[in-house]
Amino acid sequence: MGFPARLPHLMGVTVAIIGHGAIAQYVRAKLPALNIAEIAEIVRPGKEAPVATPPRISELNDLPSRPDLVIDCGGHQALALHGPVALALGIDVMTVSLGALADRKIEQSLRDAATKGGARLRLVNGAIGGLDALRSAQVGEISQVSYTGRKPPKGWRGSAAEAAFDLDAITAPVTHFSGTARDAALAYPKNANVAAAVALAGIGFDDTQVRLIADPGVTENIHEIAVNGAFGAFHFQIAGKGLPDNPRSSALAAMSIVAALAEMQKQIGF
Ligand SMILES: NC(=O)C1=CN([C@@H]2O[C@H](COP(=O)(O)OP(=O)(O)OC[C@H]3O[C@@H](n4cnc5c(N)ncnc54)[C@H](OP(=O)(O)O)[C@@H]3O)[C@@H](O)[C@H]2O)C=CC1
Ligand SMILES: O=C([O-])CC(=O)C(=O)O
Repeated sequence: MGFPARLPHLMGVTVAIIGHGAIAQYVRAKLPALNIAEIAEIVRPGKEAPVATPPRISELNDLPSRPDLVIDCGGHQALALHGPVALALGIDVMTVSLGALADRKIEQSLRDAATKGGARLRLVNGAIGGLDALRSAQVGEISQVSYTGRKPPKGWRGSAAEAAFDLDAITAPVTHFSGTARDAALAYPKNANVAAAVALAGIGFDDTQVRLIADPGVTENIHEIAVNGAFGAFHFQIAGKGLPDNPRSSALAAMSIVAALAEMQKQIGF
């Protein structure tokens, strides 16, 4: 595919964003302040609008020019579909859909495409913090990493929890998942990306233990990490407010994309 030539650092940074949901809209609203232009919105087939500003397209082949970055705010399926195409074209991809990497086929196809295109998949921290300490701790021996995700019942709508429990009828905390980060990420594509972030920063998808809880006693999305190892021990907890348009997703997840964009802009070459 050939793109019209551009002079990126004279013209400002350009991105294409996958999705039009709660996270994508938050990120979009912050682009002007960062002097970043969105050259296309990537939507599902059937929702294209080629003359909109920016144009809405469903295939990267229809990009009007080459963006500096594709930002995935669309979820696992969107990353699996568009991520390898962008990377193979040499375009970096920033994603919040970390749980998609629990699927070995998706992970491999992203790796292969990144190698082919010489591009990079950039994982944002998402709705959690403390990952810097976990990455450092991982250099020594780690004996245990556990992650607990606790949300009000409405935060689990549209997830596997809804199929197993009547979320409206819960009067006490219900643990609806207990197992590995890999199984959590695969079973809860919209709710266990934090489990994946913890796994990737620490001891991996198969050794990180996860509990997911619907709790009528909380109003925020509470994420806890507990780690023990050669370094000592740490416990991290965050109570994140949900985005107004989607209580499942914490505002911090969207903020982490904006923070990563600001960080990239500080670096030479973006
Ligand atoms: N790392 C983290 O901490 C977190 C990660 N996430 C991840 O971010 C994702 C987005 O969250 P959020 O914005 O709140 O979700 P929303 O449901 O509000 O929005 C999702 C958007 O993605 C679009 N979309 C889905 N699939 C595709 C596709 N194949 N091609 C193009 N667009 C697509 C949807 O379009 P349509 O309306 O047409 O379906 C919708 O606009 C979540 O699914 C989750 O995987 C979320 C929270 C935290
Ligand atoms: O936004 C959150 O609180 C966490 C979330 O949905 C996820 O881990 O996928």
